[in-house]
Amino acid sequence: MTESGKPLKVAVLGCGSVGSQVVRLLQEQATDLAARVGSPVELVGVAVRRLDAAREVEVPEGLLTTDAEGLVSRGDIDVVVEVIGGIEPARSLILSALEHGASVVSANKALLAEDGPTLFEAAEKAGRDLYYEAAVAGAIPILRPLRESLAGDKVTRVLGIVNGTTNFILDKMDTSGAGFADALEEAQALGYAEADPTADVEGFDAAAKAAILASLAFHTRVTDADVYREGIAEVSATDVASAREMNCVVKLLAICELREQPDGEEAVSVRVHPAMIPRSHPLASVREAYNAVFVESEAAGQLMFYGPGAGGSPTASAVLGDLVTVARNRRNDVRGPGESSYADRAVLPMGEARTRYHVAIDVDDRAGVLATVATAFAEHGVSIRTVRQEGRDDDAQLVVVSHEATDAQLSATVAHLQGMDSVREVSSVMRVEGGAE
Ligand SMILES: NC(=O)C1=CN([C@@H]2O[C@H](COP(=O)(O)OP(=O)(O)OC[C@H]3O[C@@H](n4cnc5c(N)ncnc54)[C@H](OP(=O)(O)O)[C@@H]3O)[C@@H](O)[C@H]2O)C=CC1
Ligand SMILES: N[C@@H](CC=O)C(=O)O
Repeated sequence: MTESGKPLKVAVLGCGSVGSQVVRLLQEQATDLAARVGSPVELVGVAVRRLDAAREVEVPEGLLTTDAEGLVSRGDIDVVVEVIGGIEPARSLILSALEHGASVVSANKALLAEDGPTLFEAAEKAGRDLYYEAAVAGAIPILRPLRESLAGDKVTRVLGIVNGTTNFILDKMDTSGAGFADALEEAQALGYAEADPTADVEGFDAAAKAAILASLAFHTRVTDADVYREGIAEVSATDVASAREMNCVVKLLAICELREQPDGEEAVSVRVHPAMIPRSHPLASVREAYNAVFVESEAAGQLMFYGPGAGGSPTASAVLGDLVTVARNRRNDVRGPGESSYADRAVLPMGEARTRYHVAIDVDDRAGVLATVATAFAEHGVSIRTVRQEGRDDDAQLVVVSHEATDAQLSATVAHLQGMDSVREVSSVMRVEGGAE
């Protein structure tokens, strides 16, 4: 416990985009932080890889070190802020920090999604806090509302735009008609997308965040390996135009659902993929690189959390919020609520996920083809909501929008269609989320 007035010692691991802003805020807000915590917050070390790298903040003389392990194992640190990223050495450093008596604040979604339980168990054993608000949706307070504000409610669904890079690209495709490659190039030129955009574009970043959201929302353990994932690289300008025709917009969504099973047990479904949503849905208005998370719960109804999901300063805001909470807990000799995984729910395979589908089928333009296509849908139990023909002769295309069906039913339908003589190609399949059935 930190006695009133005794400085609270903080070590920061990493001084890149986020770490530099954490260090800056610790210095600039020192007086206010001390008042809020009840004792001065003293930065005692900043671990980095390269001592001579240019920094966006001036780190006080003598605080920079390349010996991160030495810093976290000093034994007198109250809070370690981990903003290095990746799995190792971040995991070992967090475990060491906890073992040596520090509480930990981290922004590391990759680590929390891959191996959160190891960290939670270590925090529990050490009797210390582990907070990670910045790991999902940057500055947006979403983990604390799920963990604390909604702790008396039953969350049934979380729908999130949790990756700014892909939202920027899809927004650009929607507003300018650009193809994926051109929109990605613009995102890179503006600094939204990294030189290697794989983690964002292929949905890995969003899948990690979905795992964290689902774990907290449904009081169970979900790791990134449990999350079905599709990125946006295959989304074409034609898909975006088709969405527009339906008064929809394409978004990369993280979808976490609580589903009652036939045996009465509740299981969870967690997936990340591009989907059409109606322009009237609150998530449709999330533009550029912004993030938003739409939560549905039994008592509260629908809630929307919106804001900047990335960037050094916004992310540092969430880190500092956790830091103040953890610091107050230490002063008062209490722990935060920690992990809540009592429900231990099964994670459903993607084949059992239920949604609606927009399917574009290139067909022969002759009498009877519509009937055979409709029969293929019917044979696999997929009910058709609307169907229309686009183009004529060699350009003929049937665009089917289904009612809700499982992914397995839809996959079987597509395989069936692909084997039909009158079908040249199933040119696009896109899920449809949000709005009424
Ligand atoms: N950037 C963002 O917008 C957001 C980031 N996050 C998360 O925040 C974390 C940090 O991200 P970000 O700041 O962008 O990352 P950066 O790559 O900008 O910074 C990483 C920092 O860690 C240091 N570092 C790397 N390896 C080691 C090591 N072995 N020992 C000590 N220091 C090391 C680097 O040192 P050096 O500078 O010497 O190379 C650098 O200062 C990640 O987990 C990320 O997922 C979460 C939300 C948004
Ligand atoms: N790469 C992420 C930022 C960090 O979470 C994004 O594009 O949203």
